[in-house]
Amino acid sequence: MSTEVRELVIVGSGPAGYTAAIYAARAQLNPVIYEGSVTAGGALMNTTEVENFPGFIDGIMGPDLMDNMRKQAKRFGAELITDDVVEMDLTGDIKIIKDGSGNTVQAKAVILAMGSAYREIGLENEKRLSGRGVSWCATCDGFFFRDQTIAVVGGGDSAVEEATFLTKFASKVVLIHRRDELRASKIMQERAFANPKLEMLWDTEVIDVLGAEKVEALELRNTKTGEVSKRDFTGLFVAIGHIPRSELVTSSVTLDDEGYVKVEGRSTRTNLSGVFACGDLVDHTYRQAITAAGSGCQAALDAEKFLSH
Ligand SMILES: Cc1cc2nc3c(=O)[nH]c(=O)nc-3n(C[C@H](O)[C@H](O)[C@H](O)COP(=O)(O)OP(=O)(O)OC[C@H]3O[C@@H](n4cnc5c(N)ncnc54)[C@H](O)[C@@H]3O)c2cc1C
Repeated sequence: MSTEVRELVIVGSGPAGYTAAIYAARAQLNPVIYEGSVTAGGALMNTTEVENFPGFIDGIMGPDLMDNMRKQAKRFGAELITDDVVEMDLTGDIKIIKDGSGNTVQAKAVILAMGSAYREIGLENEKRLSGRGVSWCATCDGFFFRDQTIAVVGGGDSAVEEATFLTKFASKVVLIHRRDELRASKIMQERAFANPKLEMLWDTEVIDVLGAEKVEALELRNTKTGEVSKRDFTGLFVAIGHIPRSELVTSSVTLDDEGYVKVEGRSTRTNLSGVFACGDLVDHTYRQAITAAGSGCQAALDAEKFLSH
């Protein structure tokens, strides 16, 4: 077991964490970044091509983009630890961070960049066909479904918003909802129902995703009658919400009703002095690699300012 005192610890290794590490390392803060033991590199490690990250004319594979960010952080001297943070005491002037190997790091400032997880339906084939027709991000992947018939699962504002957005590309979008009314706001529903490319499938749940190499069809069940049917689709967008990974800080950092970390105004400052938060852990709205990276930069600049006083 070792104990060290550092200027800055960053928890999380997606675009937000690595960008914070690049900026902090270049500012001579000698940051330690905990990458996590399972998915170092964050959400983009599970993707294929990223076409919308600026600077890559022909796109870049998600894992390659993250590997570049990782190497860039290392190049400027960030210390990378491929382990999970399992406990944090963030309330005092010196923050105490414990990892899964039993080591403790003490730091004057901490940047939280643990991201959020997309809520899954929970089907085996949903996972298997992820990136091969199953997606959780319309903004990211809608472009790949031009002139296709696709399904969106969900009933809240974001499901309706994603379904409406996808009609720009797809020839038909079927919004599948397990009840007979939507939770989405009235105005959004009115807009959606007026869209000729959008069809509602009420009282229906997806019970399987069919296809050997890519999505070919969905197995559906009527939630009222129990009747099972099959319908052809080449894409499935799952829009049933996100789970911010804020469980380690619930008792100390102020969270909103959905568990996202609250920050002050346009800064990355949390309610605790010396604790900053960025990326999808904070972001309800945009959830993109570039916005996560942007807020990672802000967090490093906010931390640098805090540490220089
Ligand atoms: C399938 C898919 C496709 C996408 N495609 C695109 C796209 O084309 N373009 C785009 O701009 N965006 C895309 N996105 C969205 C983008 O990936 C996210 O917005 C972005 O990764 C968020 O970055 P982040 O750094 O906030 O969090 P994340 O990328 O989620 O990274 C958080 C990291 O923190 C780690 N972590 C969590 N808890 C701990 C802990 N206790 N200790 C240590 N580490 C921890 C996690 O393991 C993870 O590695 C896609 C997302 C998905 C899921």
